[in-house]
Amino acid sequence: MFATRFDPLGGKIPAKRASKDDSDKEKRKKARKEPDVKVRKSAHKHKKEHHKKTEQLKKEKSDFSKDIGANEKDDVEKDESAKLEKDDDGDIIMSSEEENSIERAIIQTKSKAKNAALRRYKRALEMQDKITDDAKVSSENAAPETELAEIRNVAPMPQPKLPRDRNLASQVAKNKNLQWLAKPDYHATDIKQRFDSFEPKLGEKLVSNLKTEFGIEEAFSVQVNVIQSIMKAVTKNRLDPRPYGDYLVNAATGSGKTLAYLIPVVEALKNRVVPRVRCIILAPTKPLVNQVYLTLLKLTKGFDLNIIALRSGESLRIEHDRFVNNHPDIIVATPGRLVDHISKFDLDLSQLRFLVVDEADRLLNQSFQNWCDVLVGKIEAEQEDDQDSNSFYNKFKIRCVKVILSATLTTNSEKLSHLKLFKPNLVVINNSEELVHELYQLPPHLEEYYINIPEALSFYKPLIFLRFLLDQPDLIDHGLIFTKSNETAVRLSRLLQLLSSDSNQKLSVLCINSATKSSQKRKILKEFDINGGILIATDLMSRGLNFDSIKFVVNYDLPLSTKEYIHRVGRTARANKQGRAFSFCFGEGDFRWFKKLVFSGGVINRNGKDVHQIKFIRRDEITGNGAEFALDLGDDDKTHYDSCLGKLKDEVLG
Ligand SMILES: Nc1ncnc2c1ncn2[C@@H]1O[C@H](COP(=O)(O)OP(=O)(O)OP(=O)(O)O)[C@@H](O)[C@H]1O
Repeated sequence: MFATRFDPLGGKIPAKRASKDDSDKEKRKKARKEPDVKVRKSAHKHKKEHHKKTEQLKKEKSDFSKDIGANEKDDVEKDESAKLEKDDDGDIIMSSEEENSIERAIIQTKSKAKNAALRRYKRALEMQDKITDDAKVSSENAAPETELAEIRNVAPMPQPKLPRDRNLASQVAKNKNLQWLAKPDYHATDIKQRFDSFEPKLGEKLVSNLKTEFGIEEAFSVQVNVIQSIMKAVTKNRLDPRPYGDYLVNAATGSGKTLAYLIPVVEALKNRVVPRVRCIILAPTKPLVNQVYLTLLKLTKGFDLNIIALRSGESLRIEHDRFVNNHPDIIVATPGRLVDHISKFDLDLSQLRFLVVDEADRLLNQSFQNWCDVLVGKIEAEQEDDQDSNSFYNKFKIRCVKVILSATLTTNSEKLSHLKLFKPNLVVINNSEELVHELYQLPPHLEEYYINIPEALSFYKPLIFLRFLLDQPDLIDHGLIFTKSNETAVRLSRLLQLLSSDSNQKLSVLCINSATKSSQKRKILKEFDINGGILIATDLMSRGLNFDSIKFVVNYDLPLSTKEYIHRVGRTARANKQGRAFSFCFGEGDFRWFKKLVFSGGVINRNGKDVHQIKFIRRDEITGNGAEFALDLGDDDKTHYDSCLGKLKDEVLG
């Protein structure tokens, strides 16, 4: 109940706030419901204060009433008794003049009293306002507004329930537990096993294809471990529908990772009823897609499996028509092209059983239309669990297993989290069980060398490089030379041709750069593979190029990262063969960078080997101890070099 105001001249008037909005009522109701002790104490205290103030107000009110009555009465009576005479009957006797003056006096007195009353009334109103504003208490337990504000601050207003993001919740849980990254499953690099002795057994046709198409009967370490592990899970999964985990595989360049994932995929998918997309293999570049596609065609010879490569060589529509007519079981694609198809034609991925990401670190570093989120999101949406977690459908539904591979696998959990891995198994093929920040593996039969040449000679870099090659007869054949740019590659190849044209030793120089057309590239690679010579290239060729014939690699210009170093030198010593890698450092700056690249924090696992130095010396300094490269540049050499530079300049300028 609100306190009421009173009319000094009569009856009550409604309180100023009596009609204030209902929210006050609500607040008080809410406060009453609050079981908080603090609130009750405060309400009690406030009640006492309010009671005191109300009492004071009542007193004022009664004083005021008394005052009005008494003053009015006293003043009038006093004046009247002083000025009026009464008759015998007690009636007042007065003249008309007297009557008028008395009337005036009464009016004056009345107005005085009225003014005094109004002043008091005003004071009373002020007090009442104070009480109502401060307290506004109408019932026993009501809390003041300030207290309500405090309560609101500590107890948040109820919010509407947000829709639960199940993916997000499960991802948070997964990210919390990255224990698996710290516990890799290590396997030595020298493990070998015959394909026909695998457990579970591989199909006869597959083993026979490996022999006839690839000429191999024994599996490499990564194949022994990955194939058997996936095959066991697939076989078990036929009886036990519980999903098995994903795989992250870290093995050196040229260790045979391609067959390590292709063999279990083909084995698992070979018996199909209706062709549906059941495997997607992603590779970062078109040449790599081609390479995997061709390997897959050889491996599946005689199988009833349809394979398609999506690699942006033709229009999206034509490629899609081919896709529709082909009914592929396996797609090999670059991520960007696959996302193009998904967004334009909405591929059905509900039956997808394998997603393979080759060269994963490179693909995860590049967003390619946000491929990872788009693809993984689509797979999850199409293979989503039934609401009822125990439902029969959930137990026997198709689940996509992810197989992620690289020689330089990232352990960056933020990047890996985009793949939304499920119970991941980390397989590391490595001779030492040493976990480093990044998982960088070098081939076990690779030897690394560096040559530190004074910066003052950097003008003669091409000439020194040529002399270095010609100085050792086994370095003019099947060598891959990396430069930092297209321009350097083109210039160096032409300059080497000009410089060696007068030499007794003929050097065959080939060049591939980003301007080389695909058909021409294929021709050059074929020639290089068969006839040898040296091939000058950029980092474009640092990944995936697979020629067992490459005997050595030279970093003519140093790479920009350790990762690129691993992939460049990994073009040799492939498939357990021998190989050598040479890095040229011109001056202290280059040498510091080289040390950073190859020794930084023990990032690279080089199978317990060292990086050897080749000393750059003058001919008269030859000691014969250790590796040395002796060179004296005479005036003739310099003149010849200058003339070749002149010819090159003329050719360029036309
Ligand atoms: N079991 C095997 N026996 C002999 N050669 C093999 C075997 N498995 C694979 N190879 C050969 O090894 C070479 C390298 O294989 P692959 O391209 O799969 O290596 P990789 O690990 O994927 O290398 P990178 O990381 O550089 O791409 C290929 O020429 C392949 O034919």
